[in-house]
Amino acid sequence: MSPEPTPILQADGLVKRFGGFYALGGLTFHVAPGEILGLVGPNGSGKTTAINVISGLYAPDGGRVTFEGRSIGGLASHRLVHLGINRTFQVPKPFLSLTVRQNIEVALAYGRSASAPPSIESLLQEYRLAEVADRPAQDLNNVQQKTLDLVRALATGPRLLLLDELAAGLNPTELDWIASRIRSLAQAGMAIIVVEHLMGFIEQITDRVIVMNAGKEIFEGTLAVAVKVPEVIEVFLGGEHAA
Ligand SMILES: Nc1ncnc2c1ncn2[C@@H]1O[C@H](COP(=O)(O)OP(=O)(O)OP(=O)(O)O)[C@@H](O)[C@H]1O
Repeated sequence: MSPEPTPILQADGLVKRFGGFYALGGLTFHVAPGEILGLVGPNGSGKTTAINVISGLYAPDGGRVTFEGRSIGGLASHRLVHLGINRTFQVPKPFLSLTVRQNIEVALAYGRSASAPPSIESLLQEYRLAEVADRPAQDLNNVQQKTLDLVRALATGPRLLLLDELAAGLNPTELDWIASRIRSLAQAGMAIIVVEHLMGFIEQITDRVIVMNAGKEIFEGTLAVAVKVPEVIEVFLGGEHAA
């Protein structure tokens, strides 16, 4: 058996409070280069908060995050982008009046990551945005807006990519296509964390999942095993959702 790869990101005991409420109550997980890790769990379990803390949108109130061996907890988003971490948002946030090409140019200029960023033309072609390259972002449909959000993140040359509900609202053909793109990024060595509610999509692309409940991990392993664990079944189907 080959040894476990060294994690690129390690989160230990992450805490995030909003007033007296613990959105993250001591979350621990890691992800390695080339790995696709799924963060799953019921609504409000802290998945997006975890992404927000790792991407620098929120400073953690406790715990430790290291990226490539360096402590990064509390660093601002732009510094993390320059170190090699970038993300997409549940609701894409392009510059609506700028064209698709200009949006990517801004991201390229903002990036300055140590990794060599891809060219605009290759991104436009590979992510099916060439036809709308000179249209303002506000003209794009849902899948194009989501794709542009992904491309803007990729233009900064991340080695760790955080995807927050990228698949929401995509049809089955679009899902297959975006899944193949995400897999090829991982095959090229990128570490990817995916927050998603669509279990079929999670099953299709992830190597491993962390199941979260109330700000903590309750399971780590493959989704195929997770769905047989009573505590996991209980948090997805129990409580207020029980028949
Ligand atoms: N800025 C904030 N201020 C106050 N509470 C917040 C804030 N952000 C998140 N929360 C709360 O923290 C908890 C976790 O929210 P989070 O968005 O991380 O959950 P989630 O697992 O991503 O949920 P969903 O699947 O619905 O997106 C929720 O109870 C939410 O209301």
